[in-house]
Amino acid sequence: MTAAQTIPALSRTTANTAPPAPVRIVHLGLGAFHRAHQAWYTQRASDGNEWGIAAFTGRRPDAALALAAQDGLYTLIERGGDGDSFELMTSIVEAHDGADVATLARLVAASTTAMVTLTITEAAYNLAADGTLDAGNPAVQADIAALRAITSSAAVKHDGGNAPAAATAAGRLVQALAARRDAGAGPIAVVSCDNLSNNAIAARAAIGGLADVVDPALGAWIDANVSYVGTSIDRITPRTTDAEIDLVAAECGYADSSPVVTEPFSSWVLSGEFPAGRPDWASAGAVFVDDIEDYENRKLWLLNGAHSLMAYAGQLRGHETVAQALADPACADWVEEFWNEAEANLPAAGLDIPAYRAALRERFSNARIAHHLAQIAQDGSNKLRMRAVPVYTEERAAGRSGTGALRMVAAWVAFVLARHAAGNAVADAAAAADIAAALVLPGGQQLAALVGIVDAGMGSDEGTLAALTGLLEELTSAPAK
Ligand SMILES: NC(=O)c1ccc[n+]([C@@H]2O[C@H](COP(=O)([O-])OP(=O)(O)OC[C@H]3O[C@@H](n4cnc5c(N)ncnc54)[C@H](O)[C@@H]3O)[C@@H](O)[C@H]2O)c1
Ligand SMILES: O=P(O)(O)OC[C@@H](O)[C@@H](O)[C@H](O)[C@H](O)CO
Repeated sequence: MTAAQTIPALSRTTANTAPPAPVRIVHLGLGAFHRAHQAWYTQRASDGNEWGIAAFTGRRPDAALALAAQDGLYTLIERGGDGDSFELMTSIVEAHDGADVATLARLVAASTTAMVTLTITEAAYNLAADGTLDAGNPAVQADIAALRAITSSAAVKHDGGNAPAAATAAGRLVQALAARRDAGAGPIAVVSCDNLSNNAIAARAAIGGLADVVDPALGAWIDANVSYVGTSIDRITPRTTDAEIDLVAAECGYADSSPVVTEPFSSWVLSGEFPAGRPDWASAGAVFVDDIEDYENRKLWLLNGAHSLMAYAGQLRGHETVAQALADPACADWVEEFWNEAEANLPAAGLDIPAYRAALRERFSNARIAHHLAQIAQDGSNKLRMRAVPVYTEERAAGRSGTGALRMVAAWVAFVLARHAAGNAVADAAAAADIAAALVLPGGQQLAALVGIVDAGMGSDEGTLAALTGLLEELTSAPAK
């Protein structure tokens, strides 16, 4: 019998917590990151006890069922280089299956709900390479049809939730925002906390863009009543393993099915209006700015770009985690090479890039955080478009080679080819079909087709393809350390 079977199950009763805060935040994407970041800032805010979060999963009910069984409570494990600390988290007060669109609509339609936050992954925005809604995506097309039926029929709209519902995150939110409009509950903020460049604009394209296609009047209401808030969000939060469940049982003396492990570092920069109010997140360390672009690029290029580079180059060289990859001098050199290029295209004033780079070296080297390269490698086509392409484009425009950024693309191509050669598919929700189509082309055409998925311009530029061919040879011939 394990310790977890002999100790009390976590709940608001066994933990003897204060009464849950009223729901004023609705969250989509009940994953590890939301629980380590936005829920943590909300709990720490000076008025956090007034702001409860109702969180919805995206694709499966499992995480919601597990969390609901313990009244939304879970343990946040802060894992530093020297040890762990444990905090009982109480700010999530309801956990729901994302498919329960009737409950989502009821909560979003409540005038007491001030915002919807999102951590649904980059691919879930269903955007085309030009940043607009990918209306050709079958899931988007199915939602357009479902939403047209729902929004045009009062009988369907008010049937108590038995009607067919939208299935994508944006579709569900459009359905819920229609309910808010009908309830006269007024303006609301939508806060994207996903790693996308210009995530406020991306959220507008996904949600407003879908509503415009479904019903222009609803699109106009959403445009006038939804404030899209942009964010730069940062806290390295890998997937939880059974080891953390056992650790919490041993250290905290209760059985928690849903702990989250994260690093001590945390940062949240936000820009935009909250027409129905927000917690005092500044009191918990969040920063509000007028212009977020430079902060976003610093984080997306330096942190996430280095992560993607290590995810592909590191796995090709036999590494499993970020800390292992960074300990490999070849990978570390490639990261520095990319960082030099990224830094050259960020403003020198105000961002303190040398200190940011030094902090990243330390954070990445925290071997007690097992951040798996395979997790970071998912959905690469989308991520490289935001992490490698802008730096490469700026470097070329400045008359330089952009080799560091190009190496990231080369490593992705080499990784895709290596997976294919071994008979394994590549996890890439947005581009699975395009990657499969590229891989059946004759050898001479594969490179251009694969690179074209990331960026059409790069995939049709002879100079870029020639440089990539050289980098591919280097990557696949460099001895692993
Ligand atoms: N983990 C981190 O360190 C970190 C840090 C900063 C930002 N983020 C952002 O948060 C996102 C989520 O990270 P996480 O660690 O919580 O991942 P996770 O896998 O723990 O959770 C992802 C959540 O998104 C939902 N989801 C996945 N695909 C979806 C889809 N197609 N439609 C709707 N919902 C979908 C899942 O159901 C789950 O609720 C990342 O993709 C990234 O954009 C993560
Ligand atoms: O979460 P993704 O998939 O966008 O990217 C993987 C990691 O780079 C990312 O999760 C970082 O750990 C995070 O952005 C740190 O704040």
